Order: sequence, then C-alpha cells, then structure tokens
Amino acid sequence: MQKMIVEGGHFLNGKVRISGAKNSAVALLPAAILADSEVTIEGLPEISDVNTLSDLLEEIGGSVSWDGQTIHIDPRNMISMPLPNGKVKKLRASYYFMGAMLGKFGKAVIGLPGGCFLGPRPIDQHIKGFEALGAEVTNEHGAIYIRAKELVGARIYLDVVSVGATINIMLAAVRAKGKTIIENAAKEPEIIDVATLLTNMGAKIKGVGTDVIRIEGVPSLHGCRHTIIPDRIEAGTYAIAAAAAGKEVIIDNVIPQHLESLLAKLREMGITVEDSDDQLYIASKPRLKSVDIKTLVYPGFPTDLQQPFTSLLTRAENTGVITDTIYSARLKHIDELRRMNAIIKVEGGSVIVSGPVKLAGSSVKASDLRAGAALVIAGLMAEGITEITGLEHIDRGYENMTEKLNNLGANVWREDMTEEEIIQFQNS
Ligand SMILES: CC(=O)N[C@H]1[C@@H](OP(=O)(O)OP(=O)(O)OC[C@H]2O[C@@H](n3ccc(=O)[nH]c3=O)[C@H](O)[C@@H]2O)O[C@H](CO)[C@@H](O)[C@@H]1O
Ligand SMILES: C=C(OP(=O)(O)O)C(=O)O
Repeated sequence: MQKMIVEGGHFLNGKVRISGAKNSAVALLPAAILADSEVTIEGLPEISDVNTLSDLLEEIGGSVSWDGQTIHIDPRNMISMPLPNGKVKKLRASYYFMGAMLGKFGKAVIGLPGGCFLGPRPIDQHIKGFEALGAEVTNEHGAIYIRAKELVGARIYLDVVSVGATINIMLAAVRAKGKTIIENAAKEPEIIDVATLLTNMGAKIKGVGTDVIRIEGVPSLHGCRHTIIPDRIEAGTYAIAAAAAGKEVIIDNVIPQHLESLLAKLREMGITVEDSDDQLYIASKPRLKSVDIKTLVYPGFPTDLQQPFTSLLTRAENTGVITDTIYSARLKHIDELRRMNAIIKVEGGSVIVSGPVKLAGSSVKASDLRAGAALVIAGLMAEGITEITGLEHIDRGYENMTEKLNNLGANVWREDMTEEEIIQFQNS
C-alpha cells in the first residue's frame, strides 16, 4: 500500500496532456459485449477501473488484448456468466454489464456495484428501464438477477436525470425489438461517446445529447474501431490545479466546450482562461475572487469537480458557497481540508469556504476519487509536506497523476506505507 507525498509551494508551469475519459471508457468496454466480432477502442486511460473491466470481460469468456492504450475485445466466446461478487464491487460502472448482457444474452446476474461512496446511489431508474423493455428484475442477496424472454422497445421516462441509467437502457435497447424512447435522458458527452461506438457497431440511435433519445432496435451488432473522447473531469482537475497553484499551464487534448461551466467560474475568479480547438491556457493570479457554485447535470457545473474546486476556493478572497444538487453528501474531503487549516462550514445543504487561507501540509486520507484530487490540489498550495493515503481511489480515475504533476514542476512522489501506517489507515 502506498501514500502520496506532495511538497507544497512549487508553481505549476508548462503543458499537461489529458487521457481518455474514465466515464466513457467504463461504458465503452462493456458495450463491446454486444458485438459479434472484434471491437477496438483507442486512447484508453491507464487506470484501475479500466483494468478491472478488462478482467471482467475475460471472466465472461471475452478475448482481450492490449496494444499500448488500444484494447481489442473479441466477444465471440462470451457467455452470460453470472458476476455476483468480486471485481464488480470495485467500481461503479460494473452496472453496465447489466444492460450489455441483457441486450446480448437476454439475461444477467451482476452484484450491486461499488464506486465512490457519495451518499445513496440507487439504481432504480436502470431497473425501471430494463423492466419497461420486458425484463424481470430481482435483487437476491445483493445481486441483481435480470431475465427477459424477449426485449421489446418501450417509452421510458427517467424520474431523475441519470448518466448510468441513460447508458444502461441504451445498451439493452439497441437489441430490443422495435422502438425505444428515453425521455428526460442525461446529456453528458460520455453518453454521446457511447452512442457513437454503438452506432459504429450498427445500432440506430437518434437524439443523443438532447433529453430525448430514440433507438430502433437491430437484430445484431458488429465490431468496429473507436477512439475515446478526452476526460473532461481530468482536464477540469488540472485546470483547477493550475488556477490554485499555477503560473501558466496549457492543458492539451481537451474539448473546451465540455468544460464551459468550469471555465466561466475560473474567469469570474479573475483567472485568465483561453481556449482553442483542443487546448486550454490557464494563467492564475496571486489574488483571486471567491465565487459560488451549484452542481447540476450537464452542461451545468459537474459534481465530479465540486471537491477539487473546494480546495481552490480556500485561496480566494471572501466566501464562496458550494451546493451539490447531485450528491449532497459528497463532503468527505472537508474534514481533511480542515486538517490543513481550511475554514469551511457546512450549513444545511451548502458548503461555505472562507479565504484566503494559507493551507498547511498535513496527513490526510482520500475517501473517494475526487476527494483525492481535492487533497492533491490542496497539497500543491500548502506550506510544507502533505501525505495522502487512500490512493486506490485516485488510481481508479487519474492516469499517472504524479508524473503529470511533476512534469508541470510539482514535487510529488509515492512511497510504500509502513506496517504501522497501514494499520492506522485501516482503523481510520
Ligand atoms: C461511472 C460514471 O459515469 N460515473 C458518473 C455518473 O455516475 P452515475 O451514473 O452513478 O450517476 P447518475 O447520473 O446516475 O446519478 C445522478 C443522480 O441521480 C440519482 N439516481 C441515479 C440513478 C438511479 O437509478 N436513481 C437515482 O436516484 C443519483 O443518486 C444521483 O443523485 O454520473 C455522476 C453524476 O454526473 C458522476 O458523479 C459519476 O462520476
Ligand atoms: C464518482 C465518480 O466515479 P464513479 O461513479 O465511478 O464512482 C467520479 O468519477 O467522480
């Protein structure tokens, strides 16, 4: 087990290249189950979520090979093997095996997913969608059993706008008989990426990127080649790090339109932000103005950037109020930031950050992926050394974070934890 050490006080300067999008990758890999020949996906991030899903594809009989960051998935020998336990609990997106296996085999047995603990994360809308398509769904001892004699297209209204439910229903509906309409669908760029892959596999999908998606089921889907989109959340994390601890940073391989809500907030704070086709230029200032943010579904401010943004606000003047309307309990980073001297109050559903404060290096624990990113950013700004444990969360979603930061001029490294530290970590 390792910890990350961040020596504060080094300004970030230079260029960082963004990897493929985690939240696309984790849906693109299961989508390959639906094909009847090889699917090739290029530009995947080297993160543990992708490795876990690649192992799961092999567990159900898929033949998987890697060529750098390109995966080749041959689904011809896959079977509807139950996956009630084990790796499925390591990540959230194992739930995409439900939709993909239902579409391909008409049945699936999958354990309830893991992923970041952000408060309750129900999957009732996924299940509602599968049932509307004709499946019978039961929850037996923590695993979801899904069976359908025949999948038939349906009109499905999502009661909450859900990325996972939209993609999962799409995965099953592309193979259903007739037309499916998903109303109140999510519009995140990752949904468009998955629909692009499915369309290249022969699916008939219209309206992705709007809140009504129309799918005409097809009897079979074939293999194809697909290049993943860049990770807007990783790009946003580096943009926030550049604003917090940077001079001039160029973020390369990004789609700036995917980050408009964040970029607008950075500009409001007094940071210079310029965008071109696939790059962002961020130049920070010694004095920053506080802003309020409210997380919303896309194209609103992403909940996945709320925690890193909290760290940035500690160095801005006056108070900033953060409201996470998607995951109101996504607050585990706050106690850790307080250990570093941050002045943060939680009142009702709002987080109130007062600044500017000079953070102090401390020993802190990443309890989830973006809490980890928030603590790394705090460590970059802090005086002295910050030690971060819980790196398994960071490794789920950030490729080579230490290397990327060091290339920008930070001083960050990983060390093995002592036995005593591991025991302390496990008991904390
Ligand atoms: C692997 C992946 O892509 N993860 C992302 C995905 O998670 P995930 O797909 O799990 O998140 P959803 O978009 O489904 O969740 C949005 C909201 O809807 C609620 N909900 C969701 C489904 C459901 O059946 N019932 C229900 O009530 C959730 O509790 C949450 O409050 O979108 C989240 C919101 O942008 C991001 O934080 C995650 O990074
Ligand atoms: C919450 C996240 O991931 P997951 O849904 O995979 O837990 C995230 O990427 O911030």
